[in-house]
Amino acid sequence: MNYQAILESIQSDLKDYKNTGKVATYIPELGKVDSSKFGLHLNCINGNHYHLGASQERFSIQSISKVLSLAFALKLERNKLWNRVDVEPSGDPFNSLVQLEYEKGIPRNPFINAGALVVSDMLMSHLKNPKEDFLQYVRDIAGDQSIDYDTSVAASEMQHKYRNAALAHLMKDFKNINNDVDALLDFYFHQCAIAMSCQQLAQAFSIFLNYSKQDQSQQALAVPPMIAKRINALMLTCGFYDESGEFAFRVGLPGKSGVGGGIVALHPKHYSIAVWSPPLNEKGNSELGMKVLELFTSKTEISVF
Ligand SMILES: NC(=O)CC[C@H](N)C(=O)O
Repeated sequence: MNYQAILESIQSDLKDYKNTGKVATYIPELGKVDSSKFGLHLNCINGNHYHLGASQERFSIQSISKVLSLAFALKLERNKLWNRVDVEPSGDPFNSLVQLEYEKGIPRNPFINAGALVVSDMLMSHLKNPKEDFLQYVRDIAGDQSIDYDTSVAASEMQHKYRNAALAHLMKDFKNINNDVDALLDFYFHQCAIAMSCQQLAQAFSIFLNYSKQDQSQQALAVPPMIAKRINALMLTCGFYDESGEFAFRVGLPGKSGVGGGIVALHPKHYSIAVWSPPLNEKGNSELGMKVLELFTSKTEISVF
């Protein structure tokens, strides 16, 4: 497959694309990003890499971090994790409070904010230095020790923490949060504020490719097949909040978005792909990012379906 030619044809198809999305401003620091930025990196299991645009420029990964915190927490908590977080699509926005009250503080899935807060709470209970240890995990799976938190984004989110604080306090009342709420929010906002490029994200997500021929250093970090199956299933059904059905319908790959405008998707045993374009649609997913991935699976005629 001539991936580079396909990527270039997508770029030329979208040259005059009228983006109706808007850059997230509810975290003021994110609003400073240049809305015209675009990057893409495709990482194939045969070792080939392809890229477009600003594929090496770092941006705020935001909710994409929820997949990495889940993978890390599953290593420590194993199946007990599922007693405190469910595995159903929510059909609601990522920061919604409504289901939590009548479902007694058990979040629908680990990829909405409530679920990620519970996963973060578990990590805090296991780790001596949660922020340092989580960052180290991300650096290791991305194979890049220069990855870091953007502390101005984390501080900006802490200043506007009210909705996430409400989620955490409500779950604390239901006894599904064990640690101090402010310390938990600080940890969660830092995870969201990790800055990574498309290249680093595509590499990090190769741990979910469920691929047995990795070299030894990768094998130690790769997620075991049964866990990769579950995490990929959750990405497919819950990775795009109340637009997960639409993403599966148009793109047909497991994936995860973030309000920084990034999307990572993967085809188990084949490739991982990361794309970045900051303007978001009304569901909080990168408008152009979804379009690019839709064209990619349409032109290659390969998806998990
Ligand atoms: N969808 C997202 O990327 C949301 C993450 C963001 N940090 C929040 O909690 O609101």
